[in-house]
Amino acid sequence: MAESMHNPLSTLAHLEEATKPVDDEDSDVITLNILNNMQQTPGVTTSLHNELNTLPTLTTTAAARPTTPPMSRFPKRLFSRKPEGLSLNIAEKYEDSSSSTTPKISTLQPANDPRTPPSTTSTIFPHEENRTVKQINIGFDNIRYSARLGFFRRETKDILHGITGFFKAGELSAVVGPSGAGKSTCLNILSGYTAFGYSGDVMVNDEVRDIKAFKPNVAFITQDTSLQPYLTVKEAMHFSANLKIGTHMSKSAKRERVKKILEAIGMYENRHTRTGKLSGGQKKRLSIALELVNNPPVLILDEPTSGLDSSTSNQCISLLKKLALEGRTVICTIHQPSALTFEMFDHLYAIAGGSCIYSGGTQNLVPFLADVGLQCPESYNPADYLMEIATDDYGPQNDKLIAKIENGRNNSYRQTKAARAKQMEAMQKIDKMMASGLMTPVTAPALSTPLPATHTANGSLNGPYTNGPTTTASAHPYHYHNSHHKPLTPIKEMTSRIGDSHGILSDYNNAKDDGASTVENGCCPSQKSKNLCKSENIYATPFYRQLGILLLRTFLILWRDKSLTLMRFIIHLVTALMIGFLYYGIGNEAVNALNNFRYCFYSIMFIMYSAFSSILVKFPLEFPIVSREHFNRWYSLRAYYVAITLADIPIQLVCTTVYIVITYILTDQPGDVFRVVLFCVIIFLTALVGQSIGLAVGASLSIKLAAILGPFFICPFLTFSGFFVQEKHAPDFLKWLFQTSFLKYSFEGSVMALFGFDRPRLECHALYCHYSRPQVFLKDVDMLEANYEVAIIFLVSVFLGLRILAFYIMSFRLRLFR
Ligand SMILES: Nc1ncnc2c1ncn2[C@@H]1O[C@H](COP(=O)(O)OP(=O)(O)OP(=O)(O)O)[C@@H](O)[C@H]1O
Repeated sequence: MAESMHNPLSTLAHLEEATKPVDDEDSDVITLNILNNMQQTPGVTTSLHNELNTLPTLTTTAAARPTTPPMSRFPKRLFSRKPEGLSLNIAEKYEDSSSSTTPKISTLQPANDPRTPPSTTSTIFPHEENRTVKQINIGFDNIRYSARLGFFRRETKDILHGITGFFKAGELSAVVGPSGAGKSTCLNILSGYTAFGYSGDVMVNDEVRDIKAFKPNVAFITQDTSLQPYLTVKEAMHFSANLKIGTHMSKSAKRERVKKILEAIGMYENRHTRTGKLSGGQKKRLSIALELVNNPPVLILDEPTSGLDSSTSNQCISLLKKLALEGRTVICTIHQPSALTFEMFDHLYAIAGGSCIYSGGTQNLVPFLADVGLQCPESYNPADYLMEIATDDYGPQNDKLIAKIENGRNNSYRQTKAARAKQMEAMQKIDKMMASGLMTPVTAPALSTPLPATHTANGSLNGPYTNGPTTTASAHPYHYHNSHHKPLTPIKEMTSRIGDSHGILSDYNNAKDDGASTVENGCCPSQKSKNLCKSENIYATPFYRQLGILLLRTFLILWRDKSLTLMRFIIHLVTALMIGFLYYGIGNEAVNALNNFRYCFYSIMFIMYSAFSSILVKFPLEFPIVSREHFNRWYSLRAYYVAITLADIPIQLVCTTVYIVITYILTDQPGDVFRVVLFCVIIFLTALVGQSIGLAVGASLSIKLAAILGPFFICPFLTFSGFFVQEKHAPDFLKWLFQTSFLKYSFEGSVMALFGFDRPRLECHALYCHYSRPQVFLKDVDMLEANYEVAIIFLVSVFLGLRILAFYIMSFRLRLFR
């Protein structure tokens, strides 16, 4: 044993030897005992966590016994032989796959084990006695999806080939398959992220999905975990809570909820860390936490474990499992689940080449494969074996699997109640790793959605948690008992009284704190409906509040990331000084009229370009974040759009003012107030138009294309600005283009402000000054007929037109190209 203390693997061997199972069915129990023993052996656990992924429980014996009914493989003794330190009480009700009532899940209560710290996940729901969660089952029937191979090409690529499936509430479902199989496409359609271009039906609780009613209930966490890098974890959570919950909850309740969630996902210690500095796993957990603040009943995640090591993946899947145990529908794609994470999934949906090759419980996979003559080798992770089959490593087998599972229609391999026990063990293993410090402990945060009394469908003033029967709806695994929580009304009772039309009907212990939440998850509890209810207002906060919060967030980010703003200011200051000294004192000199003309042109060009380029990549850079937040109903695109343009205006205003004041004084332009005002107005308007073009171009292009091609969008306007070639000298067929150039109007407006409006004679210090009279100069530069008012009207129109255009381009891009 002394030797084994220094060699973890020999310790494991020693322990395995000492506890050798009578038959392989005992291996589950033995594993738990080994784990318990490991904890008493300091220094061993850290080296062994990788071993957990290949524990004997996770291997298969189907090859030896292909005809064994799936669930009979589970050791009966598992339920009677308790691992040391844990008491196991399996109380399950999980046979009926079509049932939409709250499932009762295994109850696993921690014994008084001093080695188990209270923060570990042996207790998932520390804040509530019990919960009842809105049940949203998602089905899909004969889904086909084809993508066009290019904008101008007619060819299409068939990605999904009429797949069918069903994901139940309370289950953690995995969509697996080789790369390019169509997993993300499938989830995009199920979440509503892809709204067009597919055929077939998506069902929600047995009714064809109404996307508007469904959306408020789903949180879609994309592969891309882009976060605002300059916000701290806590700030990001609070912005999310303020936008997603709004005023339906008091500030203190929101603070408490954020704290609970951060504690639950093991991020409370990192609450003051900027999100840009988080590790990959922490970012994943935070991106899940951000969507949990309003307690969505459906969580769809695209590859939550990609880029994570096995330990962090286990932790992440454990969190998802616990969220599912609360009654949520949790669906995620996963590339190559480790044996341990594989065990935690209730339902496996495998796709290969756009067709379903398996749909059922993880424990039934091996028997399923055996049924089609594919014997999973012992010591093999069944998930790996399935992937190898899917990629034709054993020859073309997929057609056989598709036929057997009827492209997802065959439900006979779904998880049965006994399989749940197996999962509890997998959970225990993860929990033990957390308890031993191998992973940051995570739990499912206990959330709340109070249902106000006024929302009962029968008009009763009594709320569902004040007068309903107090029967416990479900016995829950891992939960702490907390005596001061109100007992819950069972979901059936709830649904009969309120028409099953609520958001999550869970965790009423914060009802007082939370206030009267009516639209959390976008639901309208007063509406009678068999399915999800429709809500007119899909956002939790009104427009002006969204705008306020987004502005605050933008200014906070600008304040933290001062470099860009500072650089803009410095560039304007330095350029102003340079131009000011270059054209020093020319403003009132007749001999320098042409140089003054050039000063006008340079000024509008510089200000327009600076406004254009400073906002050009704003939207492309934020696109992944905006796409996710907008889809998950944090805010409307209108609010975001107004916020980013409003946030930039003060900076542009200050920079433009710095430029104008310095150059105007140094170049000795006329001091008449009205000329100063006219000059400033035209320059500011030019800046706003430049900003609008930047927004429109940025909304249309990717970051790379915007950065490279963006400036070229200005070129036509520049060519026909009247500076290089005057309109009167241009070929007739090109003359009309001058009328479309906003730069021509800006230029004319600025020249008019300095030379127009009957400006008196300019000073002449030479023998002869051709441009002593400003009118002569205006005639020579083809601007005698120019009209300042027309220039203003044109610029305002272009500004408004481009703003509307940019908004619609953004909206179009968010819908079609996400
Ligand atoms: N808009 C599109 N245009 C053309 N092909 C597309 C489009 N969207 C998806 N595809 C193709 O469809 C196939 C499935 O893509 P999808 O992203 O769903 O695969 P996946 O299973 O999620 O892959 P991965 O695991 O690598 O993310 C891929 O071959 C992909 O190239």
